[in-house]
Order: sequence, then structure tokens, then C-alpha cells
Amino acid sequence: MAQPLRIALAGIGTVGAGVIRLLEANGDLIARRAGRRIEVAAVSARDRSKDRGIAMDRYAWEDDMGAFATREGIDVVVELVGGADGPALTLARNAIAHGKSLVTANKAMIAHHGLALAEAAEANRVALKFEAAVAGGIPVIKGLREGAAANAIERVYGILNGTCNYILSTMEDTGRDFAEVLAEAQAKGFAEADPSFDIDGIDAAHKLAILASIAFGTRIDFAPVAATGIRRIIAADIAQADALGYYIRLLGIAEVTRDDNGAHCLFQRVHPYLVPRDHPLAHVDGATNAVVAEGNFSGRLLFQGAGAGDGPTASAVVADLIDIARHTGDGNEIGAPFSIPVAELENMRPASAERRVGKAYIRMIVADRPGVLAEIAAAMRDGGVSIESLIQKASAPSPADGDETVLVALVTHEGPEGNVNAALRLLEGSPSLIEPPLVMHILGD
Ligand SMILES: NC(=O)C1=CN([C@@H]2O[C@H](COP(=O)(O)OP(=O)(O)OC[C@H]3O[C@@H](n4cnc5c(N)ncnc54)[C@H](O)[C@@H]3O)[C@@H](O)[C@H]2O)C=CC1
Ligand SMILES: N[C@@H](CC=O)C(=O)O
Ligand code: NA
Repeated sequence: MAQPLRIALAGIGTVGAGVIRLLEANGDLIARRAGRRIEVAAVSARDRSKDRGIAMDRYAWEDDMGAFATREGIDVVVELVGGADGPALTLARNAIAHGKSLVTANKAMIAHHGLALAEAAEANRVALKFEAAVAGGIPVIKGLREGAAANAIERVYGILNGTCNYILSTMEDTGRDFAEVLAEAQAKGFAEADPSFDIDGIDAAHKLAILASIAFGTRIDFAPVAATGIRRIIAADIAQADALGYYIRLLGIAEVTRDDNGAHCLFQRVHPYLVPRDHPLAHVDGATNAVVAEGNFSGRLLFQGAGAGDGPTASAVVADLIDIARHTGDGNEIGAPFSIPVAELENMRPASAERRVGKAYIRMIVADRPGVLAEIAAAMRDGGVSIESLIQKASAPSPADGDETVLVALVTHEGPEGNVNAALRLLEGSPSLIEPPLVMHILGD
């Protein structure tokens, strides 16, 4: 058997410990498949003495993970620390600069610095792989980069954050409180170190930007991704959506569209959508992720599986290592990290949402006094929004000062999003509104 592939593991938290456990459990099988063993040559983390349920004395400890970049006897640095910048980025840059391949699960780092890292990897002829960074254990990068490589893809969308999906589907099933379910997702190891990245949609936006680049052959463009999270969703929204035949899911949607001059532009948004009950994404529960890609010859492809957690994420990390082990170590043999060399990726202008056509759910908490419904209806009319249905609930969360409030939820007919925005601008500053309206778009075909 060929020389082992020697890896250095930076970060032994949820994912890093999962990688060690996986290699210990499946090492022989992996060696047969990869043609050589994957050997953990050294490990590093912040806390050496932490109980990880693993016999850590089997592994060479390194206090300074930065030393992996230059250390002899290491073929691949596996970065499982996290953070877009800081020590993870320094390690990634230095490792590649010193001719080592890099495997990472760090979507924040790849969304912000993936192109620069890929350029360096291409120049140094090493591999840069990040399957675990998008949709955890689902081989979606591999699926798009290899399995669907023959297709032009114009739309890719799906459930990209396990924590949010766990929260929404658990609230839906049990009626339990947001904060309590979030704490549970954290305890299970799904959430980011700072869970606001999950619940504010930023983590899903990182993943979407990476996915869009791979799917469309465009440069990663994270800054324009419009991200709304799930913080403002209340039990009443889940109940209303259910009554209307929908489930709420946080979706990332990326699509190539055309501007007025016919030029390609890139729409990217993370947003809580109302998903019709008969859509496959409506039944994706727990920390499961699902990605739909529409290829011009393959048709609709659906990738589904665990999006977070130690085992599934470790599975994706080790799959990348097996890919590298199967080759001689020359990164160019396994192709450009983003499928197309960075210099050849297309630069697309961001697309505005204003002309997107669809239905929307708009929920407002309003003062319970005469004329409020007429005021809302007038704003919708003047904004050019046609109302399909309107529900008024007597009980709504009341502000501390005790004003009586009601919940008004409406569903619009299909129309441009710009009109909804215009209508809501007309209501801005109205004393009738206790808080800004919550808009959730409704997923179409
Ligand atoms: N937990 C999950 O389900 C998934 C996580 N990821 C990504 O994987 C990466 C790791 O995530 P987790 O394992 O969940 O995080 P974690 O917080 O459980 O583990 C992080 C590890 O990095 C070490 N570390 C942190 N800062 C360090 C520093 N300055 N120097 C040395 N070591 C340091 C910690 O000691 C710990 O061992 C992140 O980029 C995360 O976004 C990706 C997919 C799923
Ligand atoms: N925090 C992330 C972990 C995986 O990427 C999530 O919840 O999806
Ligand atoms: Na993946």
C-alpha cells in the first residue's frame, strides 16, 4: 500500500472529534477505498485536557496550530476551528503557501476568502476542499462539481442551516418556545459558536454564496446576499402558515436572472419562506438540510441529509481527505476548488428582488382600534398589492404598556415584491403598528 496521507487536525470540537472517531472506526475500510491509510500525524486545540471521549494520548499534540503550516511530515492541514478571519485564516493561507493541501468545514472563511485561498491553491498545485462547509454531510459540492458537471444550472435553493430547521420544525411539532429549542440545538452541537450566525441567516448566506459559485461558475459574492433570519417568527405565524397549508422553512435561494439589458445577474437571498405542504422541502425536519439544483439536462436534483452534527460533518471532511488520498497529492489532479479556475469565474452583478413575482405572507401586530384594517387595506391598494386572504386574530403579543393589540396576517396575490415593499413603506411610522411588519415570501414552483 502507498505511503499514508498524513493529516494535521486543527480544532477538536464537535467536528474535529467526529473526524477522529470516524477514522478510528472506519480506518481499514477507508484505506482500502483510498488506496492508502489516512494517518492523524498531529492534533491541536485550545484545551488539551478536555474530555472528548477519545484516547487523545494516541495523537501527537501541538500547542500552536499555526506550526502545522510549516511542519515536516504533514500532507494536509484540516482546519476545524472556525471563524472567517483570525487564526483559521492565517493557518489556511500559510498551509497552502507552504505546499500543503487544506480541508476545511469553515463556510464563513470560504465565503469571505475562498477565492483568494483557491487562487493560492491553484498556484501552489495543492488541493483546497470544503465539502463539509455546505450542507454538512450531504455531498452537494461533489454532487454539483462532479455529478451535475455536465449541466447548466440556473437555480439552486434549499434548507442550508440545520439549527434553524431544527428550531422551526420542533416549534411546529411541539409548540415549544424559540429560546428553549435553540438551547437544545446548541447542546446537540448543531449551532455555530455564536448562534446569531444561525438564527440571523448569516450561516445559510455563507453556504448559499459558496453553492452559487459552484453551481453557476461565478465568483463568490457574499456581500449582496440579503439575509433575514428566524428571530421574529412567533408561534402564531407557524399556526397561521399551517392553517393556510404551508410550513415555514428558512431557505437560501440563488438564481441567475437577466437585467433590462439582457445581461446575466445573480439573485441570492436567505429568507424564511412559506413552503407549500406538498413541496419536498416542507417535510425536511430537524437538523436535516436539502438542496435543489435545476440542471438543464439532469432536471431537478434533490440532495438531502444531515446538515449539521459531528458524524455527518466528519463524513464530509473525511470524504475530502479520501479524494486527496486517491490522487498523488498534486491538487491540480482533482481540479480547481471552485470547479473552474478562479481567473475564469464569471463576475455577475447582483440582481434586485424588486421585480421578483410571487405571493407573500405579511403579519402585523396592530393596535386594536377602529380604522386599522382600512389603513392597511389602503396601503396595500396604493402600493399595488392585491390581497388574497386576511386573518385577524383577537389575541396578539401585547406591549408592556398594556395597549390592546391584534394580529393581522394577510396573504397577497401574486405580484412584484417591489409593490409589497412600496405598500409597507406607506405604513412606516404609523401609530397603528406596534412593531414593523414581518414579511415571508411564499415558495412558488
Ligand atoms: N458543528 C457542526 O455541525 C458543523 C460545523 N461546521 C464548521 O466546522 C468548524 C468547527 O465547528 P465545531 O466543531 O462545531 O466547533 P467547536 O467550537 O465545537 O470546535 C472548535 C475547536 O477549535 C478549537 N479552537 C478554537 N479557537 C482556537 C484557537 N485560536 N487555537 C486553537 N484551537 C482553537 C477549539 O478548542 C475546539 O477544539 C466551524 O467552522 C463550523 O462552522 C461545519 C458544518 C457543521
Ligand atoms: N451551524 C450550522 C452547522 C452546519 O453547518 C447549522 O446549524 O447548519
Ligand atoms: Na456537504
